[in-house]
Amino acid sequence: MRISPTACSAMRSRIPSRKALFPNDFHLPQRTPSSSKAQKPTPDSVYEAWLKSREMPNQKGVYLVPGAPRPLTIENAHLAWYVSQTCIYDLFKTLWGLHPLRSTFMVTLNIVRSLFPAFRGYSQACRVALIIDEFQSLIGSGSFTWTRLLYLLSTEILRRVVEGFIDSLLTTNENIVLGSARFFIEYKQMEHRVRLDVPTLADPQVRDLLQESDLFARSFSGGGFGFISPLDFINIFSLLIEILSHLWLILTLTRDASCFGVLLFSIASALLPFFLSRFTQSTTGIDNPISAKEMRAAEKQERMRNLAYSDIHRPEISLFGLGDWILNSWSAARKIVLASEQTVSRNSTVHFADLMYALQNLPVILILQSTSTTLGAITAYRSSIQCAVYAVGNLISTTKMAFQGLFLMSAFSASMKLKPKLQPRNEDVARYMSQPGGVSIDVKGLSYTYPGAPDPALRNITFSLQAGETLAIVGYNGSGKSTLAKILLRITDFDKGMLHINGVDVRRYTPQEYHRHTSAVFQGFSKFNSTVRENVGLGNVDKMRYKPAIETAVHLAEADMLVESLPNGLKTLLETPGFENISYPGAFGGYDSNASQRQGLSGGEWQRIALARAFMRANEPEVDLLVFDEPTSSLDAHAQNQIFETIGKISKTPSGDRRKTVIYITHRLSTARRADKVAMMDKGTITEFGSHEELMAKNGPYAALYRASI
Ligand SMILES: Nc1ncnc2c1ncn2[C@@H]1O[C@H](COP(=O)(O)OP(=O)(O)OP(=O)(O)O)[C@@H](O)[C@H]1O
Repeated sequence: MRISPTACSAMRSRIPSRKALFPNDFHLPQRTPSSSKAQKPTPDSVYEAWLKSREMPNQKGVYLVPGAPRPLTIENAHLAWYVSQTCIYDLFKTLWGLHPLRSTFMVTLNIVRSLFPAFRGYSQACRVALIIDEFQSLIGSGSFTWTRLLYLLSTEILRRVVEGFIDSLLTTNENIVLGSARFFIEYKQMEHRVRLDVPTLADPQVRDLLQESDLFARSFSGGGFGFISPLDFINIFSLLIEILSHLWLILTLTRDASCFGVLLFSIASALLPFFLSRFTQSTTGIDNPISAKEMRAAEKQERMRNLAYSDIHRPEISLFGLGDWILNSWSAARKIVLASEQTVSRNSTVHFADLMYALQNLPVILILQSTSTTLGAITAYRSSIQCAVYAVGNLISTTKMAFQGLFLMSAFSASMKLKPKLQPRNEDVARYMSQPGGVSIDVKGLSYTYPGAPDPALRNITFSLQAGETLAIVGYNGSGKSTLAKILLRITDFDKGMLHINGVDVRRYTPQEYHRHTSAVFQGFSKFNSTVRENVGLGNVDKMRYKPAIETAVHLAEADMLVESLPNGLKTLLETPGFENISYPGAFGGYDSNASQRQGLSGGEWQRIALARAFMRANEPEVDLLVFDEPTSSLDAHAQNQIFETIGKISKTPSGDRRKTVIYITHRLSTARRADKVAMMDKGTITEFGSHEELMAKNGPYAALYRASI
């Protein structure tokens, strides 16, 4: 007599497990009723609503970890309402616009299907009741009609076939609509992510926002719309209709007082386990805050796992014999995490629920004995009550998920509105105008402190460089050379002072346009997990497929011999230190089958590849500024001289006129004397500036460093 819960609602399968989407490494604030009662003003933006929802009560500036469920407080309900008003309509409209006809079909069929349970419940209940009654009359009196029984059975089978067909039609249509929605959301994420700049991504709140936005986007990959979606709202609507229809069915079948008795007893016995499970969950379940110890263990477990799978750390793991330490640390942390998961999953109400289900049969037997009601009618009655109770349970869990999902959706919406910090306002944008000889640079009183750092990395930097001049930046470790280079390249912003490029405030150029006129090799340059050709060609993607351009860049970087010695020349796949071929077993098919064909390179060889990438673009006429941060630190003396010769050649026209401004950072002071100007840096500021000869004549720190280095 007990109905399978899966038969009660087809929608349940689309509701993803809450635990699967919210990671375990979160902590919840203690509930403080007094604070939740306080009336808070409406937030000004979706971002503000998202941020407020993460703030721990009574702990200003302390936030929940990304992905943590928000506690159900009045303030959060208020924020959820604000978010739903601000985001849902726009998102729905956009997603609907991807496939208007299919979406309309999907929504309409879902609404129609939401009426099914009632219709199905009614017809099924009546039909099953009649079938049971036929059997009952066979057992009771021996008089029953085969034709009638066959008719009832065949119509029931037909109904199921039609329903199955409609379901498969719906699923196919839904898969197409959801596939497009998934692609659209992921595309938007990617599009936005690649445009964000370094200062924006350095903000911890932005990083959390993007992490929650990722969770929202990833929830679309679960085979449904994910955590919250227009379809989830249809689910809620469908469940409401389903509940109403079952109530209607129950009312039409309630004929006398004895039925009322069964009704009340069944509802009470069906709801009791549900409330008990809610009650136990609130003390031991997933809503319970995870302790600081468990959080630390979860974090440590992941850190140790990453170390165990890491290729880049392998030499030191072997050398220092870290294997046992990793294993012991991981297993200790893992045990804590597993223990906390077991506490969460333990459900003491299961057996009790089974007992209650069994108890529900008691009044049914009593009523059968004391009234003329048939077994079939009582079966139908019981079915409806159980379905209604089940639908109420689903409604509550869907609404709870929708509540949490709204905040992930707000993260997605807010992240779409993130503006890269280096991007000037439209009204401030200045067009970059090239000038003969390269860029002219004017820096005055420039200072910069890294976010969260106690001391400034740059202090009161002032210097000027004329178009086409070459500047060597030298100085002690940590004196700010690379930071200055990144600011000049507009990778990093600055806090105080001014930086004019070609007489215009650099903040008025869009970084995209400014970068088109620059080329660089960074100290920690990228080693792409790809072929030599791609590693070089990425310096100028427009010419990546143009082999002569790649070959010229390789030649300028003195890397011809290197490429010739590789097994597949330009097509050789390079083994990238730090690129983990195997992250987790099973990921990406387990392992990279090309890994065995990959070619490792020495530090100096990688440096030549990075130089070739910079030369790929440096040679272009529109490039006016070349910045090299220790470009030859790993090269031998001969190669170093060749590279500086090349830089010299590139920066001049064939007739010897200057055409590009060059800045390089170097610890090899013999190369500094090649430059027109030298900037000596110490403790974040320029202590000496002038030509090599001028600084030597001053006999200051530069002269001392120079003499010490030769
Ligand atoms: N991302 C960062 N966050 C915080 N501080 C940083 C960051 N990067 C660099 N710093 C600090 O800024 C200062 C200047 O660093 P920078 O890398 O510019 O020095 P450098 O002169 O290039 O050093 P080196 O000669 O060793 O390459 C250092 O004190 C460093 O610790």
